Amino acid sequence: MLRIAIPNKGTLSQPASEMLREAGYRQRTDERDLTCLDADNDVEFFYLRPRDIATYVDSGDLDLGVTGQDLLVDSGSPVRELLKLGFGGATFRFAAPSSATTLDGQRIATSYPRVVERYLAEREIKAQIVQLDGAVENAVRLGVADLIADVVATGATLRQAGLTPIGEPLLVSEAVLVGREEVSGGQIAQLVRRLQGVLVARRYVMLVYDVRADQLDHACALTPGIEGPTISQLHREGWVAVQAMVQRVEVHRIMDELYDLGARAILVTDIHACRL
Ligand SMILES: Nc1ncnc2c1ncn2[C@@H]1O[C@H](COP(=O)(O)OP(=O)(O)OP(=O)(O)O)[C@@H](O)[C@H]1O
Ligand SMILES: O=P(O)(O)OC[C@H]1O[C@H](OP(=O)(O)OP(=O)(O)O)[C@H](O)[C@@H]1O
Ligand SMILES: [Mg+2]
Repeated sequence: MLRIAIPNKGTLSQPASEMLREAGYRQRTDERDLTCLDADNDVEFFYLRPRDIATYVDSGDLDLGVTGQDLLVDSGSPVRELLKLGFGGATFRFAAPSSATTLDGQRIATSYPRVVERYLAEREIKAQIVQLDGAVENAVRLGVADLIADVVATGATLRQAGLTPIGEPLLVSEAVLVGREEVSGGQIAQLVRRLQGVLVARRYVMLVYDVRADQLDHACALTPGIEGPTISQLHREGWVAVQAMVQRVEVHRIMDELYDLGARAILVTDIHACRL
């Protein structure tokens, strides 16, 4: 049986469970449950703090886990990133009351000490790390640090604390599936394929439309699909129906261009699952 770690709470928890549900796995129905057995898929899920997940996977007690790239770096664990999951996106940045602040000789408050240490060591910057558990934005105001290094999503927390980001992000992070070894068949590969199917189903829609056969080449150039568009005969002389997957973010532009080309009955439908 495959044993998989999922964040029990926090930003990554709900989207991780949602994605696994979409991929056909059973997930807990009560947020207080610590495990969930999916007997049909021969998988057991364990709900853990995302910061601890790499440790469980590295020790071999669990086979796979969902965590954040920044948390993975901070854990110092050698487990591998198997798949980027497309949610939980954030940057990790320094911030201070003034953007002119330099790092040298400063006290930096953070709950990600290894990420910061690595950054400073790579640049031979000497600074003092003040390790805190959370709400690090308060550390400057309260005088225990000169600047902070923390997760920034919308930037609202920084603004509220009167802090300005300094320099480029140390990291750009999103949720990832982690495991110990290269995926090469079997149950883990099947799970990865299912999650990839969810990512594609979220990113793409199915577009179908009718177009005059003499415009077909132009239309196919707009909707090349993955392997190639499906063309079927309409019960009307000189017309064909076309079906192709297109990226969700592009679909309205493509529909407008198809309409201008003379295509009609242009329909978009969601894809619920797929294997490419
Ligand atoms: N707005 C956000 N705030 C915090 N973490 C975020 C945010 N957006 C994405 N993340 C990612 O979520 C992970 C942190 O999750 P974690 O559960 O430890 O913290 P949290 O969501 O802040 O929950 P908690 O309430 O326990 O602090 C990191 O990988 C981080 O990059
Ligand atoms: O850029 P934003 O959209 O404002 O989000 C980022 C903030 O959210 C998180 O804090 P959280 O509320 O989880 O508190 P914590 O510091 O105790 O983890 C994170 O640590 C930042 O403080
Ligand atoms: Mg937090």
